[in-house]
Amino acid sequence: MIMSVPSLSTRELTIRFGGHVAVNAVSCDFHPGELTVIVGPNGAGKTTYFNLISGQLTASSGIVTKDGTDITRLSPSARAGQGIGRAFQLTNLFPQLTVLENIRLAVQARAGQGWRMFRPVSQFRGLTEKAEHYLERTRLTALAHQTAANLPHGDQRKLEVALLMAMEPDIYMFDEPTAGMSLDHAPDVLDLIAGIKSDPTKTVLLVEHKMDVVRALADRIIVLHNGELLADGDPAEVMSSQIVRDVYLGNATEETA
Ligand SMILES: Nc1ncnc2c1ncn2[C@@H]1O[C@H](COP(=O)(O)OP(=O)(O)OP(=O)(O)O)[C@@H](O)[C@H]1O
Repeated sequence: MIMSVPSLSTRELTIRFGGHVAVNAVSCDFHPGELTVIVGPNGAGKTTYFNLISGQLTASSGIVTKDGTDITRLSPSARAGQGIGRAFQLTNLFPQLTVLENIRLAVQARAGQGWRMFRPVSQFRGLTEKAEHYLERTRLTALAHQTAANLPHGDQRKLEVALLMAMEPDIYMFDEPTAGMSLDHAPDVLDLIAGIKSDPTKTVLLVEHKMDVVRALADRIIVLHNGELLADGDPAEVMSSQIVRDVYLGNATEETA
């Protein structure tokens, strides 16, 4: 099989907080058309690894590349401009604006027009049409004119996915996308992510604890433990491997002691 060029790579990616190495020399390639789930026990370094990729944290050493270009030292917004899109719980929303207005602003930002509210009517129409497209794709049309702050939590999470889609990133990053969500809302968000993953040009990274979500979506699983890459591969093989079982049962350190 010919592997495509990685859309995203980390090489020996490391960050230290004082004496603590939270992510330790993690090298990994991610490819378009592939959804990788990052799992590991609490404190394993999953969120820190995400922060190093999206730019909220800067590596102590090692590099991050996007389509072969070194982005290790870029700011989060510069990385977003390079096509790295990360869903943040609520922080991307303008709570006092409607669902449609929120999506239109994301479309506008993507169109390179900045976060400006007032545009000539002709441009405005095109942007609105695009925004309506993402409303439909995320099945939020009925809520278009509701204020974001008044939406139930599950619909706010769908809106975050809509905002991310409107930015048209190449790399989608989700950190526990169904956390805190009721059982009737979770499938909607998982369907949206499955829809994104079916696009062969998109690379999806997901941090997830829930095994049913992992099983439903993962093409590949990587396991972090104590900041290190412990396993990487086919979901069924990785999850049935002894080393991963040991980590999840919490005996890995006892066994090596
Ligand atoms: N800004 C920081 N300063 C100091 N230590 C930090 C910082 N951020 C993370 N850490 C430490 O790095 C380690 C990895 O944390 P991280 O949040 O990445 O783990 P995680 O795998 O996402 O865990 P969880 O599943 O609980 O969210 C932890 O020991 C954490 O305390």
